[in-house]
Amino acid sequence: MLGRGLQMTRVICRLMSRKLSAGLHRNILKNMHPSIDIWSVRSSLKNIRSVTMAPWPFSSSGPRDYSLPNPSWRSEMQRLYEHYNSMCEVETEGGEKLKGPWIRLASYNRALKYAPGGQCLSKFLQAKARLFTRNIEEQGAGFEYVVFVNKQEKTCVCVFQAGHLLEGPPGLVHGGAIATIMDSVTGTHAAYLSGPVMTANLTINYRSPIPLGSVVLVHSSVGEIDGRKTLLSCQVTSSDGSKLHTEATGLFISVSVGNLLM
Ligand SMILES: CCCCCCCCCC(=O)SCCNC(=O)CCNC(=O)[C@H](O)C(C)(C)COP(=O)(O)OP(=O)(O)OC[C@H]1O[C@@H](n2cnc3c(N)ncnc32)[C@H](O)[C@@H]1OP(=O)(O)O
Repeated sequence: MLGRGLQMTRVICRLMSRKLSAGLHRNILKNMHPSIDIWSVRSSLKNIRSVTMAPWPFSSSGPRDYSLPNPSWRSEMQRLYEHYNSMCEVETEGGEKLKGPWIRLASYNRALKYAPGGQCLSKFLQAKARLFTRNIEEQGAGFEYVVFVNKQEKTCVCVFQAGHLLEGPPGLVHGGAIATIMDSVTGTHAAYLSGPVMTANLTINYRSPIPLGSVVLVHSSVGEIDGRKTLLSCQVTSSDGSKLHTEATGLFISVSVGNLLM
């Protein structure tokens, strides 16, 4: 039993040292495999620094991608998706890559699945834990969103449709849900730029309410990257950009994978 646990530990360390995933924590491992010594996994990963991870290896193949269109999407959401998708990097039939400035980031319901090795691992390491923004199965009820990154400008935009389960004041989106999507978009952007990160600070100003069910844009751009610190600014605007709903700054600190297992 001890031998199997040790072997498993080594496999996990090997997989994770190649392709790592933010949000993996010890409960995922503990729930499924009591034979795994999580502390030895953690100490093995402690010294793996995030600098080896940039840009984040967002995989384009694998499990269900929640950022693809579904029937709950309003026409405005679909239109904006197609607008940004049309400017994304594409591969021709001949295998030639035509470079567009944008790429669409896949989105899964477990952070573990972001790493190619993690997709296989997630089948093995079953757990009830789910990514907060992707844990409502009913399409359109919660967070419907898709994130695009502009590789040239190092900016990021998210098309976000707020479902009926995100209500705060009557008919309006809950401030916590707005904070969640801003944290997720800037966190994803920071991870794309800097590898595994944790949010250290998120400062939000709510300027005008967001109607429930509406489609808005969440923009993220780089303020400064200084060592382990990635400072981003973020604005939520109406889909035509004319109205500012919310603005924020987020500070993200690069962490070793061992820290994510705390
Ligand atoms: C790909 C998957 C997609 C999913 C995206 C979802 C994104 C969601 C992201 C999250 O929500 S993460 C969860 C919420 N965040 C936390 O729970 C973080 C809790 N805090 C911590 O774990 C630690 O405080 C932290 C890792 C952020 C920093 O601790 P460390 O011990 O690694 O760093 P340290 O305290 O030594 O600080 C490093 C530098 O950052 C600075 N710093 C740290 N925290 C700060 C802060 N809050 N404000 C300003 N500066 C800060 C600090 O001053 C220092 O600057 P200098 O290097 O210049 O001295």
